Amino acid sequence: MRPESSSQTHPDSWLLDKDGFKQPAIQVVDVVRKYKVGSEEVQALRGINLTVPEGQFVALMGRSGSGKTTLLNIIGGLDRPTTGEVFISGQSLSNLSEGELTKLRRSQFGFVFQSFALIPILSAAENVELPLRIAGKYSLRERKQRVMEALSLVGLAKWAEHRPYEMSGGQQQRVAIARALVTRPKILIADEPTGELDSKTGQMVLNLLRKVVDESKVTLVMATHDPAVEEYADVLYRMQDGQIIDTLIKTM
Ligand SMILES: Nc1ncnc2c1ncn2[C@@H]1O[C@H](COP(=O)(O)OP(=O)(O)OP(=O)(O)O)[C@@H](O)[C@H]1O
Repeated sequence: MRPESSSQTHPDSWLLDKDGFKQPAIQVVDVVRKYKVGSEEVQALRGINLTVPEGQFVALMGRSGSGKTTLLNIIGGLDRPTTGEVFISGQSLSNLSEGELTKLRRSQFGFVFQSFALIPILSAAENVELPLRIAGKYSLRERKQRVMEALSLVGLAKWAEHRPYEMSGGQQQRVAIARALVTRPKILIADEPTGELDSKTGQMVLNLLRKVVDESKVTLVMATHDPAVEEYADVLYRMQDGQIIDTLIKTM
């Protein structure tokens, strides 16, 4: 299945909004990813198809090794499929050069990882500011404004000058979420964002991500082992051995 033009009818009626068909934020078509390990071949993804409308919270669940991270990396343009295609807002990633892919990644994606990946010698505000500095197109005033906006969104405006080691795990992950959102991406990719948090703090982070999706209309794709996500996600895909074996759609 390919993304259709807006004049065509989409077969999946749950993808329609009140104005009719909308280009999905993400479309994954027949994606296969094989890795060569010595003389052996590992098939990490065996023909994945999924469509994610804008502004949805999608969770990929499944055992370790089921292919969640591989799929996230391919959706986020960090890796390329062996065969198959990924479309972001209707644009195929396979036609893009490495440079174009990097540009698209920086402008349209935000990434959140299990390990927070904050720079310890930088304050919360400086960590959040980093993607704006890398983009190189924002004035100092705009950077400061966006950083405070992102930190306020995650409830940490008062912690702007603190270093990561002065913060709890949950607070550090919230800083990482602010950093991922500061460029106002269309798509947020989160790989096990609650994996290093206790269950109560994990739920706070899930709650925050739900709020972010509802308020900023970002599309969120998250890989997780955390069963608590069922309460927060719109769509759950269960993965096993590189395939989607079950889809649960919770909202229309
Ligand atoms: N770079 C790589 N080289 C070789 N094999 C890989 C590579 N990356 C992933 N794999 C293999 O692909 C399969 C899927 O791995 P992947 O990391 O996507 O699973 P996962 O569901 O995210 O697991 P986890 O929950 O442990 O992160 C596994 O068998 C893994 O060993």
